[in-house]
Amino acid sequence: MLNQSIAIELKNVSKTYKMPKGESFQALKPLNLSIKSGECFALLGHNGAGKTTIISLLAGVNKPTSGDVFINGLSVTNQSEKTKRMIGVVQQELIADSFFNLPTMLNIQSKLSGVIPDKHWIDFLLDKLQLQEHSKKTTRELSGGMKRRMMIARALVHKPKILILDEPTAGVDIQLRQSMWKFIEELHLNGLTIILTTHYLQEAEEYCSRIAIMKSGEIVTLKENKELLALGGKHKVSCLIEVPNVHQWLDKHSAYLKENSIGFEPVKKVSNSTGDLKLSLNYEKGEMSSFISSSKKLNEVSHKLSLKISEIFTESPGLEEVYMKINEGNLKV
Ligand SMILES: Nc1ncnc2c1ncn2[C@@H]1O[C@H](COP(=O)(O)OP(=O)(O)OP(=O)(O)O)[C@@H](O)[C@H]1O
Repeated sequence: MLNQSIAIELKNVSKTYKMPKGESFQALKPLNLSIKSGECFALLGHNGAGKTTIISLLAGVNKPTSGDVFINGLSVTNQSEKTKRMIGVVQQELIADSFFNLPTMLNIQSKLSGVIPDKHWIDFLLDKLQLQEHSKKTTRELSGGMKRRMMIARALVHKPKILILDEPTAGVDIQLRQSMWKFIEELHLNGLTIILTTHYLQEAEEYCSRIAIMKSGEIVTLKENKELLALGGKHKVSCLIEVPNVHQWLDKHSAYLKENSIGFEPVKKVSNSTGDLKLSLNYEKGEMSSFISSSKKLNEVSHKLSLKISEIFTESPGLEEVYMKINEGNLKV
């Protein structure tokens, strides 16, 4: 990450929409944000948090109410023709209503984006996005998942340095989603800067190095991926045990469990659940010796208390857990 230039910069940017009846709504509170060239950056947040508003400002589709957005140092407000050529945007709405087939549409899009159509690049995009076999169809005749992939091809046709993906995989089946990400990752490794909004949090967890979480028009958390995941707590080895009366049993034994740093939690009985209580012990991720010693200790304690273990498993905090905690205000960041 040394000597990386800034690809995107928002300086004191806010956005207030004027409503039809004259009232106004502040969708984005004043915000400063820098994204480096070559980063894969995620913008997460519930519906209406303001993610698409940020994207529309980057794309020059909307104007900020205050401040300015810079793409590779150029102002989107004053030099939008140039900044538009530097970015490719995959919008959330499926826009694919032309009567042209895919190669023709991509040819036209190239010219609209100010470049000479590159047949090899267009073929490459169609191949990589598994659209070649549908190239005779007009864009109207594509399925929802095909339209999404077509929108990625369209956003990349002028070889931009920055790709903005607003929920790019909504409606795409799991197999194609994986191959789409494989291709996007390939482009990223070749230096493409990526801004992603998604409701599939695993995508952000897997591919993005920094993650921002938005709430009501504000970024409430902005951290490195690893740092954010660490907020979810430690990795645990856990077991389910059967006891005749959980609360009575805990009255008697909870002090001993605490002394041994063992977490405990009654388990809600569901039809195929075989335990009444969950016992857990932390371990350091990636350290086998720590995992073994925690598993051993859990076994020893169970043996000492004559407990019958019905199931043993590991638990890893994921981005989804951290995200939910932050949104519910249960995690101070
Ligand atoms: N053109 C507009 N006029 C008025 N209000 C708008 C307009 N566009 C968006 N909004 C409002 O701004 C807020 C932020 O919307 P935005 O589309 O940025 O959210 P989002 O985080 O992208 O949501 P989602 O996950 O549902 O796509 C919402 O309350 C929305 O209703």
